[in-house]
Amino acid sequence: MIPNHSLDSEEYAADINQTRPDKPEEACGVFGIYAPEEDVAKLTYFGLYALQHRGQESAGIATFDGEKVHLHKEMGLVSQVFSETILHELTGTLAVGHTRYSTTGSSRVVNAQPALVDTRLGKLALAHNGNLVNTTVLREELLKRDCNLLTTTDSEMIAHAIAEEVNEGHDWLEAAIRAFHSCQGAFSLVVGTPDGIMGVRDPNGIRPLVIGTLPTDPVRYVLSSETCGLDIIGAEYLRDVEPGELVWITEAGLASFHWTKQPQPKLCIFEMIYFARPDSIMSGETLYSYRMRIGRILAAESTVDADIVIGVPDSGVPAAIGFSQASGIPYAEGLIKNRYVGRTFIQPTQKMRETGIRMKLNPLKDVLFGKRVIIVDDSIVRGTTSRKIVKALRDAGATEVHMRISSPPVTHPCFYGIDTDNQDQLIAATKSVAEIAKQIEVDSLAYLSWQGMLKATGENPNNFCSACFTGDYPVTVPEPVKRSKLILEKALS
Ligand SMILES: O=P(O)(O)OC[C@H]1O[C@H](OP(=O)(O)OP(=O)(O)O)[C@H](O)[C@@H]1O
Ligand SMILES: NC(=O)CC[C@H](N)C(=O)O
Ligand code: SF4
Ligand SMILES: [Mg+2]
Repeated sequence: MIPNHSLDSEEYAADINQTRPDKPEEACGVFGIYAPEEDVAKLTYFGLYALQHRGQESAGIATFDGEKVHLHKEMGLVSQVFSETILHELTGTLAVGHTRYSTTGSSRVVNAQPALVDTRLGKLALAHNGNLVNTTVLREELLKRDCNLLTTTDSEMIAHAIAEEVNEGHDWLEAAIRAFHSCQGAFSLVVGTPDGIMGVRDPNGIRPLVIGTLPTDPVRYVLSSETCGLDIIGAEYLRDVEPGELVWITEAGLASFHWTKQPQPKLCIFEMIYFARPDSIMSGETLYSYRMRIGRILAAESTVDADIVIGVPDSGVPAAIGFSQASGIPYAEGLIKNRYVGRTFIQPTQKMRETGIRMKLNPLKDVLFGKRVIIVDDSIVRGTTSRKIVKALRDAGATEVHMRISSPPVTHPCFYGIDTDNQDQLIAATKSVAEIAKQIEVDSLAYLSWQGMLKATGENPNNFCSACFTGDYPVTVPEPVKRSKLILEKALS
């Protein structure tokens, strides 16, 4: 049940510290559409379906019909949360949708999004992908202004920060821009209001957000975390929302505002390597192409004599194909994936993750028996997946197992919307490559170089955040927040 008063500091601390999963997690998915002539709820439902990989804890859609806001949000997958009947009741001219993977605030329905807040100009519905690093200060400021914070998410704080400014007399745009100046960290937002929809990225554009157009007359606009959310509804990719940009989509069309003087692109490189779907476009190409290219670079850096190259489905496959092309070693399918098991990352306990892997990947004995195998995956985070897979390959008769990883060792946690583990859970934070190789029982192990990963983007390497590989955080993380996850550095200091 949603409480009707702000939590006191003890209740807040209890919720915020509860059940933080000890695993790397996705970023959320956000979606928005302004199209009075269309069934906006249904289009949003399909958009969220395509963005399901970004968050599997809860899903929600809010629609605005001029007078009222209709909201439905629940725990579960998009397909579980919505039915035809529910979608039918979500009427309106515009819609905002969200799939959640919690990073601030527990995984409970009160914290599901969109967050809905009242203002003097009507309600606003906010969907957030990312994570703020200054929530302690922001929360104190909002409580001082007598704000009724009903949940424990950073996202609700952004919604209230906008509402406070609206209530002080500003219009939607002024209010939002004033509020964004008080937010630090990662925020790609879709904000629904009775007048139109906003699409916003933080000054570093850490999380993605794209604009699409529907083939309608007049042209109608769509916002989505990734281009795969546009493809599914037949919208065409127009461009990215730029770092530090706010787009305002109304009956009049799309207007753009650059709300910060210091935009500095820092797109999360992990989106490119793993999180986003391979059919989504980032940095001007599908991620499938980028991932094939890093596979080729990986082969140039660290190939080894072998009979076949296999990828760990699904996310390791494009890099494995690239590796095979560059090394000339034939590509084969050595692991078959059960498509009905979700991302192993997101299982809350180590035991479940381990069972999850067995349920999810089964080795093909006929392909592997008697073979020297190179196995390519996109990342090793805790090492859970790799250790199990290597064992399964050996059980299936592989004579040698060489692992190649299409990203550098993950040594630092993320504070910007992807819950990689606390530092002490990251295998590469405490172990050398040789030690990891021993632990996961491979004949050899090599990672892609940091330079190779960035060079493959074809862009200025400074335009990416790669802090989980370097510890070089582009947005300053306040000390207490840093200490909460950088456990090893704390122990050392
Ligand atoms: O080292 P670990 O902590 O075990 O985690 C790393 C693995 O987790 C991810 O895959 P996952 O199975 O979650 O999802 P995917 O099917 O999208 O690759 C990632 O692609 C690695 O394979
Ligand atoms: N993964 C995300 O983008 C999470 C958004 C927001 N910080 C939440 O916890 O709900
Ligand atoms: S720290 Fe890593 S996961 Fe987090 S935003 Fe930066 S590159 Fe992405
Ligand atoms: Mg994987």
